[in-house]
This record gives sequence, C-alpha cells and structure tokens, in this order.
Amino acid sequence: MPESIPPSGQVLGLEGTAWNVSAALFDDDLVALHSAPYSPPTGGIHPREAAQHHASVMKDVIARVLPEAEQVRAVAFSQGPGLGPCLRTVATAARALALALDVPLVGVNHCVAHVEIGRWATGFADPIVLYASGANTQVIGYLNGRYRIFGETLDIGIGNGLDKFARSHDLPHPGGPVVERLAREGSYLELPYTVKGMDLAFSGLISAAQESSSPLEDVCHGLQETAFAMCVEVTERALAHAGKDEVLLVGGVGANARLQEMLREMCEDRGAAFAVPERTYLGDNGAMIAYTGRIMLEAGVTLPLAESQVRPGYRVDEVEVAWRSDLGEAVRGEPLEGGRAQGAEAVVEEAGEFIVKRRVGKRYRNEALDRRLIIERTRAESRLLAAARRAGVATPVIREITADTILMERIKGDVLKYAMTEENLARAGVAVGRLHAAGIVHGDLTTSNMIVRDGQCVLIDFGLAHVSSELESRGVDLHVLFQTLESTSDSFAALREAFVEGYAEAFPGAEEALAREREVEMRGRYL
Ligand SMILES: C[C@@H](O)[C@H](NC(=O)OP(=O)(O)OC[C@H]1O[C@@H](n2cnc3c(N)ncnc32)[C@H](O)[C@@H]1O)C(=O)O
Ligand SMILES: Nc1ncnc2c1ncn2[C@@H]1O[C@H](COP(=O)(O)OP(=O)(O)OP(=O)(O)O)[C@@H](O)[C@H]1O
Ligand SMILES: [Fe+2]
Repeated sequence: MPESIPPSGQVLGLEGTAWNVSAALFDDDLVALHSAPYSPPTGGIHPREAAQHHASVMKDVIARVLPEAEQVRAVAFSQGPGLGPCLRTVATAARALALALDVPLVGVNHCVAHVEIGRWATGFADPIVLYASGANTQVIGYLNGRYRIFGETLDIGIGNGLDKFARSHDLPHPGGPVVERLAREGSYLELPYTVKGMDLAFSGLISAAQESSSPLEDVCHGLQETAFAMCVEVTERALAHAGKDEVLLVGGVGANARLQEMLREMCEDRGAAFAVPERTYLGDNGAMIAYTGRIMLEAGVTLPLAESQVRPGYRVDEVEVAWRSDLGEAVRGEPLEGGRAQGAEAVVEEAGEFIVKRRVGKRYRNEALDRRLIIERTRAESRLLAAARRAGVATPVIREITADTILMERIKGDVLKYAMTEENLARAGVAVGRLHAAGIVHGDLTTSNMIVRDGQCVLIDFGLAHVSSELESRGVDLHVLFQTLESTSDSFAALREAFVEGYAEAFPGAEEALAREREVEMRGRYL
C-alpha cells in the first residue's frame, strides 16, 4: 500500500461486471472514457466467454485512457455484483495497475456506482432510484448512511427478461432495444401483472409473452406496457412511503423512451421531479466507477490488496456510504395530512368518521390495463377486508362500494411507520398471523398499511390481497414487510424479532412461513 495518496490528479476506474469493459479517468469532471463491449455471437452472455473477451481487450481499453492522465491518484474497480469470471479479470488488472502506479485501490459496488453517477449527472440530492438493468431491478432510497432497497425483483432482472424474450424469437442481443422498436408498431395485449408491495416478479410475464401466439409487435407492446407499469407502480409506492420528491432512473433499461415517459408522467402527477442521466452514464460504463472511486477516495475509503477479492453477490445495502454527510430524508409527513393522502394507487379523503378511498386512473398506464387493475383491486379490497374481519383481524368496516371507490371506517390511530416500537411490531405480528391463519395473504404489507389503535394493529389497503394458504405467498408477504422495515429503520433486528413473536403466537404455521421468507430473501441475493 502506498504511503500517501497524491493530493490531486485523476482516479482511474475499471468496469467489467458483465458485457462492457470500460475504463475512465475522473477528476472534477470526466477526463477520458473508452469501452469495448462484448456481444455474444449467439444466445445470451456466457460468463467465461465474456471474461475471455474482457482479458483480450483490457490492455487496449486502459491504454486508450491512460495517456490522458497527468497523475493517477487511485485505481477503482467494480468489485461486485456481477459475473464471477468477469469480475476476477477486471480485479486482476486493477491490482496490477495499482501496484505498478503505486497508488491505492478502491473497491466500488457496481450498483452504488450507477446511483452515484446518476446523482452527479442530474444534480439530484436525495432521490428514490429506479435501477433497471440486465441483472437488477431495484427501488433504492438513501437513509442513515446506506442505500436501502425498498423493493426489488423476486426472480429475474427486467433487462435479462427482455433479452430472454428476444432470444426466444431469434432476435439479436441485447433484446431491450429491439423490443422497444417493435413495441412502437404494436398495440396492447393483456399479460400477467405481478406486484407485491414494493417487490415485483417478471418470470411469469416473460413466459406468457414467449408463449403468446399474437403478432410479435403486439406482444412487445404488451410486454413493455406491463413490465414498465409494474416498475413505475413500485417506484411510486416507495416515493409515497419514503416521503421523498425526486425520482432518478438508472441502469441500461433506463435508456428506454417509454419507461422514461411513464416515470415522467407519474412524477408530474405527484408533483415530484424526474431525471435520467444521458445515455453514456445509464448502462454499465467506466465513468461511474471512476467517479464513485473518486468520491470514496476523498472520504478516505480505500481497499487493502489483501481484501480485494471480488464479491459476485455484493448488495447495495452492504456499503457504508462514508462520502455522504447527510442522513437522507427520513420518512416524514403526517398520515392524512390536511384530510387527504395519496398512496401509490388511490386518493384517500377524510369524510367525518369515514374515509373515501378512490382508485384514480394513472396517466402512465395503458388505459385497458389501468381499468383492469382499478376494478380488480377495488373488488379484492372490499371482499378481503370483510373476510379478514370475519376471521378476527382488525380491519376498517366498509360502508359502501362502487367500481373504484370504497367508503370505509376511518381508523384513528398511529400509522406504524411513524410509530415503530417493538410493542407495535408485536401487535402487527399478531394481526398478520391471524390473517395468514385465515388463509389470506395481504400482498402489500408495508408499515404504511398498518395503523395501531387501542393496543391493536389494524390492517388496511387490501387491494393486492388474495386467498392463499401457499407457503410461498406467505413467505413473500413477510419478505415485503421485512424489506420495508430494513429500509426504513436502523433497529431492524429487534423490530423483526418483536414481529415474529406476535406472528408465532397467532399462527401455528409461523415457523414454516418464516423459513420460506428466508429462502425468498436469499433468492433476491442473486448473481
Ligand atoms: C451487474 C451488472 O453487470 C449489470 N449490468 C447490466 O445489466 O448492464 P446494463 O448496461 O445496466 O443493462 C443492460 C440491459 O439493458 C437493456 N437495454 C438497453 N437498452 C434498452 C432499451 N432501449 N430498452 C430496454 N432495455 C434496454 C439490455 O437489453 C440489457 O438487458 C447490472 O447493472 O445489473
Ligand atoms: N381506513 C383508514 N383510516 C385511516 N387512514 C387511512 C385509512 N385508509 C387509508 N388511510 C390513510 O391513507 C393512506 C393511503 O391509503 P392506502 O394505503 O389504502 O392507499 P393506496 O393508494 O392503496 O396505498 P399504497 O401506496 O400502499 O398502494 C394510508 O397510508 C393511511 O395513512
Ligand atoms: Fe449495471
């Protein structure tokens, strides 16, 4: 390790987690950037072949940017997540360079780098981030020194899904841009829509699209409308839940004009700001690693050689964000402020002892899909609120229902997200335990949807609820809640334990469901 870091100069950044080998130099601004993308001759990306490609072009890519450097202060590299063989190739090059130049190494989390270059390029301070790429689909927000995952895909990344779909129709790789082009010529087609709280799942949608016998343009159109509406819905839910007012789109799929348009419309309608970095900084690139390496270096974060092994499953929330001095805007605002609340789906208005919950049309959503979701969810909500009540779960009493509106009892109490005590979590555990024991799954178990009144946790917002005694549905239900807890509280472990106590008390099948939750959690930690 070098004695001291040169006080000025550039950080060299190396990216190569998957398809792109890219090197860049960054000081106060981008100084140089060069990339050598790998495109598989057939099929998708083969990790070992990609790594061979990376090894063969690495020297040239670095040689293209290095002459632009006056003084290299550090070598930053993508330490993970990504494909093991590719990561190892890049790490080897980075170590050799750092030794040769006698400068420190900086190990950058690839997902954090997507977010940081996005903040740099757009000037956003504290956004909710939709990170939509090949391997990842996550909704991320910053709180208390970490980037937290509010929600993410429970199976595959959206980009890989689009690529897989394209492959099944013998379309070239990457599939995303091809699907986008074809979708412009097609019209809407109904496909499965899967959202669970702030999480989502794409594999059912991709399989259905692959098996459809409708014209390819229509399938592409339907696929985009469905997949992107799911992404925008969970982003809006995170925005409403976290009380932030900026949305940043990053990752390769962020290049899609339709996805950008939908997010922009959602933000306009909510009064939030929306931005997307220019194309160069959206997909994998060396600039994001060089830039993030630089801000990490300035915060004193370097990586001893002995600890520089790659981390294929490195999660964004494992990184201690030492370079941000702010804490991030904590969950704020009052429930039903001014007698009105706007969730991700509905407008809720106070009416004396009642509230009126009306599901409003979403401008970003295809009209047919919009209508279908509003009707399905209003119907599910009224039916399952009542069923849960009959099973002894505290829920609001319903007074009147129309196709898009429910008039229900107003629950006067503390919304759990503003009252996260162990005692209240134990009460929430009892409520969810009773619900699961009755064969009902909530589908949107966030702390915004629980109100503590008279020592009891009342469950609201049953729009995504369904009847199910499947272990998987229960596991996912719990996972959605735990993820929300983890993303908004620093005392996650204790709160979770308190919840588990209440849950186990009320539900004989608790142990099995909790075991499945852990399995679901591990599945999210892919790559
Ligand atoms: C871990 C890392 O290696 C990985 N990288 C990655 O996925 O590459 P990225 O450049 O962020 O995104 C590539 C994906 O972005 C999609 N894509 C590119 N242009 C697109 C477009 N116009 N519409 C939809 N998808 C698009 C491609 O189909 C491909 O699946 C990641 O960030 O998850
Ligand atoms: N019966 C009720 N009594 C009191 N407050 C309520 C009631 N129903 C809803 N609210 C308030 O309105 C907010 C939004 O309601 P709800 O969660 O039902 O809407 P949504 O649009 O489905 O939300 P989401 O963003 O979770 O999809 C709640 O977080 C809560 O603060
Ligand atoms: Fe990426």
